[in-house]
Amino acid sequence: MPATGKTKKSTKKNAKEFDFIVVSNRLPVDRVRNADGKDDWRRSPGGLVTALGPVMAKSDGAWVGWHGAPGEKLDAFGHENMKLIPVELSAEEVELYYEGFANATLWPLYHDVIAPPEFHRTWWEAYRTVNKRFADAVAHSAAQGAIVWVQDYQLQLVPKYLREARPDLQIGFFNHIPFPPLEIYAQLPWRRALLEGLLGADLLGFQRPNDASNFLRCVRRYVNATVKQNQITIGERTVRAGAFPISIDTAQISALAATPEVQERAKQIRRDLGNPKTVLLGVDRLDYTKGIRHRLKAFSELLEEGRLNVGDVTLIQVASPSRERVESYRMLREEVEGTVGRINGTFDTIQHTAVRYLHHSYPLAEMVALYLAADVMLVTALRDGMNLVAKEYVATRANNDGALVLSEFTGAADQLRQALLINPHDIDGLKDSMMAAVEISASESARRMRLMRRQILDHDVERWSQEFLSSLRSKT
Ligand SMILES: O=P(O)(O)OC[C@H]1O[C@H](O[C@H]2O[C@H](CO)[C@@H](O)[C@H](O)[C@H]2O)[C@H](O)[C@@H](O)[C@@H]1O
Ligand SMILES: O=c1ccn([C@@H]2O[C@H](COP(=O)(O)OP(=O)(O)O)[C@@H](O)[C@H]2O)c(=O)[nH]1
Repeated sequence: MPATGKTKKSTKKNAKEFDFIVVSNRLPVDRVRNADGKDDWRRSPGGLVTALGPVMAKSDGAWVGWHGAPGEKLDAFGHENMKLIPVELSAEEVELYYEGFANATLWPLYHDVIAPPEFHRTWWEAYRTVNKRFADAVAHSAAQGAIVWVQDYQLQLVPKYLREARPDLQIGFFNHIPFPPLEIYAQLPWRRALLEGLLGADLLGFQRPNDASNFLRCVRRYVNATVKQNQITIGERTVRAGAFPISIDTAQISALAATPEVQERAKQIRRDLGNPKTVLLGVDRLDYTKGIRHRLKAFSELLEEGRLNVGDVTLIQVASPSRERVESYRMLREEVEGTVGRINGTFDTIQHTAVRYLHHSYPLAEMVALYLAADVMLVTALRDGMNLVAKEYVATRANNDGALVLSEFTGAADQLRQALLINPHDIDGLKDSMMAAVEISASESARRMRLMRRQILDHDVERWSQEFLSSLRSKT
């Protein structure tokens, strides 16, 4: 999906029409105001949209979600083969539900409390109100017996509200981020209510087996239900929980990587950098979970120690804008940009830069060109549900070249076992792995890449959605 795309005002859908509905906080496109004051659409940030876009483009269903503009009410519309049903959020709800409860309470709590979570009762109230609204929008559009697939931590109460309104529906839920261990989850004042919200679903999917077992342990502790292996019995109902690691549209990425335009663009990127021997690449939303500071520290020490030299090596760091009104994200931006400034000030020459820092969000074709241009991909997240960037990089390496340095704290590390796996907190270990990646032999890189490519060619996002949905339908 391009950054902007063809959107048509479509006829209003009849109520209760759709047999398949996906519901997520975000729609795949955000409503934005152009420089000339006109309304436009832009691709929404993040991996959830990357993964579900291709699934929904091939399906006949509808996608219910927020369109990114506070206080604007919109009718259902069509966009690139998808039927989108917008849910309205007021400016206050964006602040309390999205920036507050979703991204300053749940996000840090579910990501190993890397930042301290905040607990505010007004945020929780807004979360409940907004979850009810999403559930109502789905209840209004779903056909009798329809399948509804609820996505992610922003909507954990939707399964319960939906089951109360529409017991005829089959409800699945997929959590894109980690589910925390009991000892951390226990901090949440509304821990029981959230679990009960999730248990409105028939099937709960998580990225890693560990996330599923963390969840089951929390249910055992806080809910009056019987838990046996992956099955929870609650009253008359059975709810199942399991791991369904998400993936990418491997064929789409491989096809883009094979186009002459994208390949030429990759060469151009290297030329524009002065043709360094080695290009290192990091691509992340500017989020404290992604370990950008750890990566910069390791890179800067390698330059300082003379193990790497500007002129031979450049690090491209794409840090795409994210949740910019949340305080911890503002602070992170200042810190990262200060660090990049210091590194470049110290090590740049007139001809060469140490870090090419890009605070932008690029369309997919440009992402693929960047992956092709990079000899080494750096994924150093402190905690990440999956990390699709790691899989996308592998998908572009048709020649089996390149090296992936990958944090063991990502979901992707479960599948990409032949990456150079690192603990980002261990800066010396990270530095050694970065050097190993820079110096890797062609035969060693081909051996690793071949095995990783086999994994993601076999396990693409279509297979992920089919496995989840057939498990939901089969009720076993
Ligand atoms: O919607 P935003 O607040 O702008 O955030 C963007 C998305 O970030 C998160 O993505 C996650 O989903 C990816 C695909 O499963 C996964 O690879 C990654 O590890 C997750 O962090 C978030 O979960 C989404 O809801 C957001 O839309
Ligand atoms: O400028 C950018 C930066 C990132 N992405 C995409 O955003 C997604 C990031 O997903 P990931 O799972 O790695 O992390 P998330 O942002 O969801 O936490 C990937 O598909 C990237 O290709 C993009 O399209 N343009």
